[in-house]
Amino acid sequence: MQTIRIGTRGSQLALWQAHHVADLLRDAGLAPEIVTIETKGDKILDVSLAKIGSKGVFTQELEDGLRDGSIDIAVHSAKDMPSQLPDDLELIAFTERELAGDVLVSALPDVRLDDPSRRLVVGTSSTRRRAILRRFYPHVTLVDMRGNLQTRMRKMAEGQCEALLLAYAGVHRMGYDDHIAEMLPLDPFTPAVGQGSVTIEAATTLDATVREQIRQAVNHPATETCLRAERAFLRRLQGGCSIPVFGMARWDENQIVLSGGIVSLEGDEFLREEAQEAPQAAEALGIRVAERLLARGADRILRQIRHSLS
Ligand SMILES: NCc1[nH]cc(CCC(=O)O)c1CC(=O)O
Repeated sequence: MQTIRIGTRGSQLALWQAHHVADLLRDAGLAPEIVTIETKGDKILDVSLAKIGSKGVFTQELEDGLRDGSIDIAVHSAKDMPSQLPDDLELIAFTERELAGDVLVSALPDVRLDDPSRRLVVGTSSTRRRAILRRFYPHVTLVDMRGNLQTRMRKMAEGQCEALLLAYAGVHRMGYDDHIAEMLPLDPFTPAVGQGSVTIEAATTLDATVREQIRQAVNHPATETCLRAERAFLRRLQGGCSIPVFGMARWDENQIVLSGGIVSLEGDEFLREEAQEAPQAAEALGIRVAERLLARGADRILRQIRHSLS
């Protein structure tokens, strides 16, 4: 049997993802082995991600492992992957996407975002979620909340916030469904590119037969098409995961519809564009939506954001 060494971070969500991929590989007759690797992002917990410079903080050590051959593949949340990978690495598969949206999580009863009578204290460290809240829910009080899901849940229980704004996928995978107060609509809460899917990264030198076996076992083609559109969109905008760019593609009959946009950090500017294409043109669709945003001033907003974060 073909042994596949799966590199992963050690957080519980990362391990869930690695075990999910291992199950898919095992079902296809392969022999997965999980190798846990600690990254800089796991070690530095006291600095906000926007300040560390999010590029590669959760991926560098895994990519080193792919290059030196100590692992065959690395498993990541698709949304944590930069839109542009180094030339010697590639994403070879995307798992079937979970519900892609965000949720409001709370231990308190009857918590809702759109209740202006209450200055709800919401914890989140995502610039996208903060900016969307500032624009559409100005009565909400924001507190910065870093750390893995379990840490954030503990901080909430300790009273640092009343609710958390999180990806449904992570909340569900970690078994916190009973804490979901509200499933948030995709408009305005369009997720980050890739949210809800798990991806496999490999070196381009990985044996072609093994690569194909892994792809057959793990890849969900309908999800892959959407993610290729979203990632082309993000690449054209040169947005990293600390930039409040959002984008989500979905199937409508035989077409791919991509809705994407950008919001300034303070929420005073908000742009959204939507377009559709045949699936073969998924990447062109991503580029087209990005270029429409750029034509409406997204480049200026991006420059301001990069300036404020640097
Ligand atoms: N940036 C953190 C991160 N990366 C992936 C997920 C879980 C959801 C997913 O796999 O898309 C989360 C947590 C969150 O955003 O709430």
